[in-house]
Amino acid sequence: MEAKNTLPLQERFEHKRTFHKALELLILLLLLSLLSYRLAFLHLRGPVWSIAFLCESWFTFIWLLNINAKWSPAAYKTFPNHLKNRLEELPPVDMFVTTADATLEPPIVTVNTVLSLLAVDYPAEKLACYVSDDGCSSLTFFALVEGAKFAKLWVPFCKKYNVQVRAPFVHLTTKPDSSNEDYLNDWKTMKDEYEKLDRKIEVASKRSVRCELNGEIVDFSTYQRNDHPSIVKVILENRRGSLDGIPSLVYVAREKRPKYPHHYKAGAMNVLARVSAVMTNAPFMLNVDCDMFVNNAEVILHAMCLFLGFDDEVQSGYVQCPQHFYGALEDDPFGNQVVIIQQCIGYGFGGIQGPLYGGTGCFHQRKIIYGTPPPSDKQTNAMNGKELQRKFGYSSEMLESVSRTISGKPEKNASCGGLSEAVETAVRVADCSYESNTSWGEQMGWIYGSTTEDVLTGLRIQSMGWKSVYLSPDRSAFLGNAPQGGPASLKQLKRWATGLLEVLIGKDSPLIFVATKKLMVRQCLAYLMINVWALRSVPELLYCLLPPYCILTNSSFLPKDCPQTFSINT
Ligand SMILES: O=c1ccn([C@@H]2O[C@H](COP(=O)(O)OP(=O)(O)O[C@H]3O[C@H](CO)[C@@H](O)[C@H](O)[C@H]3O)[C@@H](O)[C@H]2O)c(=O)[nH]1
Ligand SMILES: [Mn+2]
Repeated sequence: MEAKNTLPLQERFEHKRTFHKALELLILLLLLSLLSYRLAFLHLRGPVWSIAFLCESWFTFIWLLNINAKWSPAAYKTFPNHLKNRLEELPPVDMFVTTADATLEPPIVTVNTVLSLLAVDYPAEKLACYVSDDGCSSLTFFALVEGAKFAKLWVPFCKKYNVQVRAPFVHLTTKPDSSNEDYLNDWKTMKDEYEKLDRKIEVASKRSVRCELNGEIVDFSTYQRNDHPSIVKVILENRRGSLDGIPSLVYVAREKRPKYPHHYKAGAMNVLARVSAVMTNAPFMLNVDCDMFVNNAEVILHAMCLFLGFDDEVQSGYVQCPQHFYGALEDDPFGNQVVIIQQCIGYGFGGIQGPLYGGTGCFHQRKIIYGTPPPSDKQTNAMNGKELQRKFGYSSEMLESVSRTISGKPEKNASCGGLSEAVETAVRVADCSYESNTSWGEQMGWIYGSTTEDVLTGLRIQSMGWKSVYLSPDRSAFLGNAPQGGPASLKQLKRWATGLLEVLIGKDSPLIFVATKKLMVRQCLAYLMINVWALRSVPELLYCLLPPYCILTNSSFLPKDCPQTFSINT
């Protein structure tokens, strides 16, 4: 993957931060002075003093982690224009969208995300979009089938007028500021068609939905959300460019049975990895949550600048875009725009071993998801048929596809025919028993065992020695939907904090990986800062309780009355 004799595709920027570094060290010095002062009087003061000392020691430790994480931020500038005359060299990309609940995640939102993906600036015959529906909802399926019909108008419209935000609900709700008559007429037609689509989905949501696809009546009415066989439906098929600029679109509802654990989103992602392996088997994968649309139509070109633009492949194990949100509340009162994490910590990680995998807006190399170590790793990973089967499961089509991916052979659809011919195999690899006694979710794929499966999965990849890159083009790559209200935000934050703690104390902890694998020491410390998030609540709460406690008991935990105490006691 070298970029020889070509224009550069990326350029690294390191921020000096001299002033900030000096300030951070000064604060550290002050914290250490405070601690030594406390320590000097520890034997003279009561338990309140000791508790304050313990809390402040913890805060100093967190501050050290903070300094480490932010010390040497790095970012990359990407040059997608330099790829535009190399379009035929560009690798295929499989795009994954996950949705789980048609009530909480309205299908029109998912459809907008899918449309924004189908319309990106990238050769359409190299793209396929797979939607995983963990809700097994006939409404979501219906919405996608109708959305696909709209895509045949929408995608050419976006490309003709070089529309920047290709989620229709964004582009069609702001009155266009243009004097181009053709554009204004087409815009009006698109708006009418989109409103029809929206209404159709709205009407369908009030009745049980049966849907027609390629002459076949598709009916989910006998299925229950958590008890149904695998469903794989090819909604659009770009057979050698036959669709004229529109990528393929596949609907997937993996098999669910009450007796089998489904591993939430990580389980859904592993099914998508397998289904796409036997259908299109692109060497790169992009995954987005259903409520996160493409905001920068060149995003895949930007990502390719980072995958193809380094001489050393190890630099870009995965490419993560920061999570940005739309419709934010003013001043972000609940902190769910996660601004600090994105802007300070994200770039900080970027200067060490690379950003965390954030679960959405991320590009992966398929072979790395399959557990392939970096090229510099002497350990060979040639596996015989038996080992392959033990690791990846029994499907021979799957194993053939995995072998091609791991050996780096030119990608070719695992199904030599079209997507439709591969549906039967795809259904099998989406069965809930497929993973039994395999390595899925353990040593490869999306890793099970934490509600923040993303962090766990990224950590495993970095522990093999891969680095990752932050992709932050001037125009945000994706825009998502953050919870608006207090309770929803609290629920999300609690889930993240719990998940991160699970990672810390689990068998794939950064503390273990730093000692036994190739996770860098500074990267481990950076992970620690995130992973101890839930634990921070204890000293923070205790410290907050100290002032009221001191007022009630007429004591003090502040150093200012120490000289007095000192003189009384000496
Ligand atoms: O059983 C499940 C549960 C969730 N999802 C999907 O997973 C995504 C994220 O779930 P959500 O409930 O929206 O979680 P958030 O907290 O908003 O998501 C953030 O945090 C998650 C855990 O760290 C990451 O996986 C996400 O990518 C990241 O956006 C959504 O598309 C869901 O549809 C599934 O497919 N199956
Ligand atoms: Mn979400």
